[in-house]
Amino acid sequence: MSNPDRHGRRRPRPNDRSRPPRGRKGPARPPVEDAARQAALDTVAAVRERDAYANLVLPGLLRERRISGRDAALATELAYGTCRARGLLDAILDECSDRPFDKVDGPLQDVLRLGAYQLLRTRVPEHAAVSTTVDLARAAVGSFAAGFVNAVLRRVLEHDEAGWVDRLAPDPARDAVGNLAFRHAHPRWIAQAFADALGDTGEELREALAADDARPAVHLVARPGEVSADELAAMTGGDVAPYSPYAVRLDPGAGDPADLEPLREQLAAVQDEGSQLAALALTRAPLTGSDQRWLDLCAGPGGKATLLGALVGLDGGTLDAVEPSAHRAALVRGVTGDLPVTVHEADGRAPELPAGSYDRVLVDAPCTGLGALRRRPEARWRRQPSDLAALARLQRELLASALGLVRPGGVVAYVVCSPHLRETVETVDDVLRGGGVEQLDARPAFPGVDQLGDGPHVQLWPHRHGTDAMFCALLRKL
Ligand SMILES: C[S@@+](CC[C@H](N)C(=O)[O-])C[C@H]1O[C@@H](n2cnc3c(N)ncnc32)[C@H](O)[C@@H]1O
Repeated sequence: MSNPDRHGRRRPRPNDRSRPPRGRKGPARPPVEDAARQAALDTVAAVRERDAYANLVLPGLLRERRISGRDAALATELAYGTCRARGLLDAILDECSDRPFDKVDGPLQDVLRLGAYQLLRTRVPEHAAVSTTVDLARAAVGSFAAGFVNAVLRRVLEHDEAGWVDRLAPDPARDAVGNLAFRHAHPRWIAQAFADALGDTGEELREALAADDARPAVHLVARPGEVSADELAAMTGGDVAPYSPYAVRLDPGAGDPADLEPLREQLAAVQDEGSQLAALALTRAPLTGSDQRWLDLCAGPGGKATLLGALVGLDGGTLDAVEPSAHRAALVRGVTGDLPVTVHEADGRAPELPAGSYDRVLVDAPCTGLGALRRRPEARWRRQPSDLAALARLQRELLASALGLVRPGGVVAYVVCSPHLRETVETVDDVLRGGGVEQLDARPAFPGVDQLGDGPHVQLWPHRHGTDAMFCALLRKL
């Protein structure tokens, strides 16, 4: 057996049984101590086999197997990186395999992706990446796979990532978007959606895709009335974030935020700064008359409901929170228990709440999540353009319902975590065509945030703002 050090180098032990004994030919025993790579492989396999979410599977495996420190960091880098880069890795592996890569057995695909990722996108030494991957193949699939894996990875080594991209990416002169999509490991349709929203197929699109491919900082939200952002930063070792008065940013490599004391005590929670800004925009829209009854029409799991509930509570108001999924409604109850929040397990399109009675309504609608791909490693390869039609219909119905529930003069914030025009500008324009509503300039509701474009909506971006790509439009009922 052997232990990889933090660079993946194998340190021989006196009784190294991952290799055949001297003078004996035949398969070596699989190593059992490469805990980091095994956890990464198990995560990648769970994503492929049962549509699991990598960022839910891996932390559980690390806890269960007591993997911490550098091993945990290596497992995280390999698991999330392999999931993110899957399409790029598959195209390269297809070139390097003597059979089409999509015809290779799933478990072997997982091992090869993990090996190719290490060779192309990490500093793990080549020999360590190859030998540990061959060992994993033996253990996961059987000794017969070792030769195949070794041969494929040797071919991967013929070029570095840039070399493979130059060979395999679409010609930029003919397909600039396709070229950048390939280069930054995004499906083409997603790169096209970014290009359409940015109005750019050149440098800014490149920046947007590169930022989307990088590991994001974790953002925390300090619960208003409980702790300030300065205090939270001091308690967690993070930095006060630039835009939201409640946000703190942690280093991407900081450990599991769930272990932090202020989170355990519900003084703070994990929430992207862009999500905070979108919720705050609703509270900052100018309003005349009463301002005591707020509604969150798509509340689960409760991140924005907590922020809104805490804020409305400071002024003696209340928040109703609607969520149709029983599990998610329970999560909202769990995080808003001590706030003036009433949770309704109901469909936001017909929640049986009094029409025309709310001062401010948030519609944080279900969406493709294309704005938070960097936080969900596998999501870009799982989402399909065919997902859009049903989501776009639901978004329009929820926004129409919100406009029925808000009082005349009241404000609705329509928010999605996506820059796709079909679920952003086109949804809002459709609803505006129905009449009885005016769109407000949302930009003043994002004070201090630069590069907000021509309005009236706001589209945040990772490469501009360091936030998820949240969209926010503010509508006033006439
Ligand atoms: C983007 S998430 C909301 C996130 C939440 N606002 C937060 O900050 O934690 C969308 C939510 O809408 C819920 N949803 C789906 N269909 C819905 C419907 N018909 N009415 C209301 N909510 C719905 C989903 O279950 C999901 O919890």
